Amino acid sequence: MLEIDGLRKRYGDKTALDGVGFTVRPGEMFGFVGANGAGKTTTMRIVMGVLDADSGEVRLDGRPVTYDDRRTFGYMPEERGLYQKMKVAEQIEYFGRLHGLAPAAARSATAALIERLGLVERRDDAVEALSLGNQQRVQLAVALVHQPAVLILDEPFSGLDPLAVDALAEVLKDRAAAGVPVIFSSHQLDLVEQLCDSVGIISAGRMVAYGPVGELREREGRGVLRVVVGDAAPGWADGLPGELTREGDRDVLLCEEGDDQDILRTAIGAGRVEHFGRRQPTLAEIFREAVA
Ligand SMILES: Nc1ncnc2c1ncn2[C@@H]1O[C@H](COP(=O)(O)OP(=O)(O)OP(=O)(O)O)[C@@H](O)[C@H]1O
Repeated sequence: MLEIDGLRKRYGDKTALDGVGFTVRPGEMFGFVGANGAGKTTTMRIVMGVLDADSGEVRLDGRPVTYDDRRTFGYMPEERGLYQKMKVAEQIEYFGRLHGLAPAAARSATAALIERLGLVERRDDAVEALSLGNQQRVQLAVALVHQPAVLILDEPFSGLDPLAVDALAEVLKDRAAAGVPVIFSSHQLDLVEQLCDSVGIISAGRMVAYGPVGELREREGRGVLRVVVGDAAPGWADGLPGELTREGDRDVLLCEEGDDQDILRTAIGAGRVEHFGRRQPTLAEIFREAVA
């Protein structure tokens, strides 16, 4: 289990992190989201030991994380770091060896990742000759080649085409299913909602919402009330909050505020109530609310 506890970090008089904490269990996929400059990269750098926190602690399985632990982590930094002149397969293999894989193991892990990430035709190209999206795939392969015990990925999906997004999502799901805690940051909230077991929303260096996606959706917003009424007289909703539209031959009222019972009584008085319920907020709606 990876525990991030009370991290604080200042750059000069700028507070980047103001007590950031969360826990990622084995097999859990954690989505780290926040506006630009909120503190995601700073947090991940501290987890990786690239940067020291002013205070707070990172623990693995209950004890402070060490240099040797971190060697078993897979990290995709925000500032991508590949050797531009080195060939794709050679490079992935090289990083596998750096992380302690034997030559044969590095070779077979490289071949498997090249296949999975759609790089077969590029395996003998120098990195500098690749498109940015393909360089990104190589960067991912480098983070994954040694079968990391923990995965920390800074915006791994940015710049990938939809096929590469699917391929990466499958690889991450596999790693999580093998018991690896996976943390990735992203601005693609639909992807985070779809992939992650839990989410942390950071704003100005503080966690403003954190928990399993389903729980956040239940907890963080009442959602929008949707009322569907058939055979209602025109103007029935004039005194009510919200927006009235037509769907086929029915009226649909969407309200974010107002008293549910008043609205229900008015709708029953107006016509045939076919649906009355709240839609749970999406992660994007929770995010906007949380960072507002
Ligand atoms: N080396 C640095 N020197 C001074 N300030 C820094 C430095 N690195 C980051 N900051 C500041 O710390 C804050 C957090 O930055 P960080 O890069 O962690 O945010 P982020 O959530 O990763 O943003 P983005 O989504 O844009 O990548 C920002 O205000 C940033 O300007």
